[in-house]
Amino acid sequence: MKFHGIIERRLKNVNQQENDWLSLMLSSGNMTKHQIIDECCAMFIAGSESTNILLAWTCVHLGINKMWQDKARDEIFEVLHKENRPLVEILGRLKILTMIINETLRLCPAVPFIMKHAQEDIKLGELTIPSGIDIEVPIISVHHEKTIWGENASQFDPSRFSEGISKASKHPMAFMPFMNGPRICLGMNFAMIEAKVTLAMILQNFDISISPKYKHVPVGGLTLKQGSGAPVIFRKI
Ligand code: HEM
Repeated sequence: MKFHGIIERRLKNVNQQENDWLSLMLSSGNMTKHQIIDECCAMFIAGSESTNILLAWTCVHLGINKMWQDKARDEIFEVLHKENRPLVEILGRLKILTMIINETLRLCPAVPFIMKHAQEDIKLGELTIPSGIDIEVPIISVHHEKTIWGENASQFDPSRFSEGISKASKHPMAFMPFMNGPRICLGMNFAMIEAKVTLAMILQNFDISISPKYKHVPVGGLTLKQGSGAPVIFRKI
């Protein structure tokens, strides 16, 4: 990581600060250099691998589900036309692409579970969680639960998101790829913009098919990776 050098350069040129998050931390006056590097590493790790994995899973699903790929491309051509770059202002009009990304995040959440630590005794309905207990929130299990998502819970069906996230399942909070509450993913909106821009540009230019070599072997850890890779074939259209 080159954060140390970047911070040193910024500190030497205090009059030429950028209008960004690093400058905000440097000018706060209450963070040590070590803490700032720590925050940069956390942001770098949280922000890069998760979005890469989301994009790879979406390409895999689009390569397998050609009908949804065609629907997404038709919408992209209608909203953006073939040659236009996807500008942030019009990404909100890509409804089908958003449904596809959400369905990918439901079936293959890039972050499959999250740990929480109870700092004090907490009462959750009938349940009392004593202080000091670690709790796993099994995001992927909630996303695959048939009593919440219906009998086709294990199938790729973006249409379940056609009325929005809160109506996609029997529980309005069941969709939690970025978790919920005060510690919800800081980069959620950025990740969705990144994914939509990238996929819109790919679909404007390429047909995606899944390689015959593909084996569906999701491997869960801190992130949910493609165990045997994500071999997809891009053909120029
Ligand atoms: C598909 C992409 C992503 C997924 C699925 C994802 C998922 C998550 C999840 C589940 C959490 C834990 C929230 C909690 O503990 O309640 C989290 C936290 C976080 N994410 Fe993301 N994330 C993604 C992309 C990003 C990006 C692009 C960034 C930064 C640019 C980012 C920055 C963070 C940060 C800083 C936290 C910690 C927030 C806190 O503790 O207050 N994430 N993310």
